[in-house]
Amino acid sequence: MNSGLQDNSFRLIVDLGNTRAKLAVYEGGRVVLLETAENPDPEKLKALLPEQFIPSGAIISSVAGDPGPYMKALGNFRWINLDYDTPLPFTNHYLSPETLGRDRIALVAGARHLFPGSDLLVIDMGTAITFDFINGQGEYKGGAISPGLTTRFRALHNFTKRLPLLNPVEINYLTGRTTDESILSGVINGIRAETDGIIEEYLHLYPQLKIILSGGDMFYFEKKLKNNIFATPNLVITGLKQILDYNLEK
Ligand SMILES: Nc1ncnc2c1ncn2[C@@H]1O[C@H](COP(=O)(O)OP(=O)(O)O)[C@@H](O)[C@H]1O
Ligand SMILES: CC(C)(COP(=O)(O)O)[C@@H](O)C(=O)NCCC(=O)O
Repeated sequence: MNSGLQDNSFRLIVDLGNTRAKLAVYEGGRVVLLETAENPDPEKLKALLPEQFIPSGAIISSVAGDPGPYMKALGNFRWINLDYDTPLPFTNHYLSPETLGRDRIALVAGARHLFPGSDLLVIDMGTAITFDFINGQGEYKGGAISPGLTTRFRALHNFTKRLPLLNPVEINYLTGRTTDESILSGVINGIRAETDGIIEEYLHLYPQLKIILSGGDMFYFEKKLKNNIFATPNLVITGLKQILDYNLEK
């Protein structure tokens, strides 16, 4: 990558999630750099960018801390700090738009870019699991928020006296024969059954629905769900790029 000069084709995308930050550089329509870091401070995030890099546009979305210090550390670029009043390539019917997660806004923009004109259910498996529905007319309606995989393991450990803290692993059993297996079955099969169940209910209402799965924990579930899904791990990044382009081209 040309790192020393301003080049109009480079755009910077930053997603601050509750567990991980993701930083991407696009050259035209292509991702040329993608980095992730667990809860980085602004300087650690800046270290992931090439020296003297100046993109022609940049966007940041945070559902964690204040994005201000991150924008300042990364550089004095032409920033969009994604907020509830940022112009979007879809209409937002959420009844509390001010509190809607910025990552959910991006997920919906990304999904609509991939499948324009379709009814869409977006499932993001991160710290929380979010379900987001947008219809084929581009009207975002809302969805659901549920505890994520790691959050469930932590909750069982933190709110009981005897349950150990487990890490996720792939399992292929229903009946746990030990404490560890019982926790793994409850959490992993529980998320699978919950996700299948929610998908079935949406499919009943919207038979042409397309289902898109994303997020750091999608790999545990992408091959286990009953229905056909489109899996893409970094849909927030895709959506932020769409929102950035939409605003720069206006
Ligand atoms: N290198 C990693 N560091 C931390 N979590 C990871 C990593 N790889 C996968 N994960 C999983 O991804 C989840 C976080 O997913 P992500 O979509 O990044 O969430 P968020 O957007 O909430 O930060 C974690 O709960 C963890 O299970
Ligand atoms: C639901 C979330 C915590 C998901 O965050 P994530 O798991 O991606 O880090 C985030 O989108 C959020 O803080 N939402 C605010 C509430 C809402 O969307 O209505």
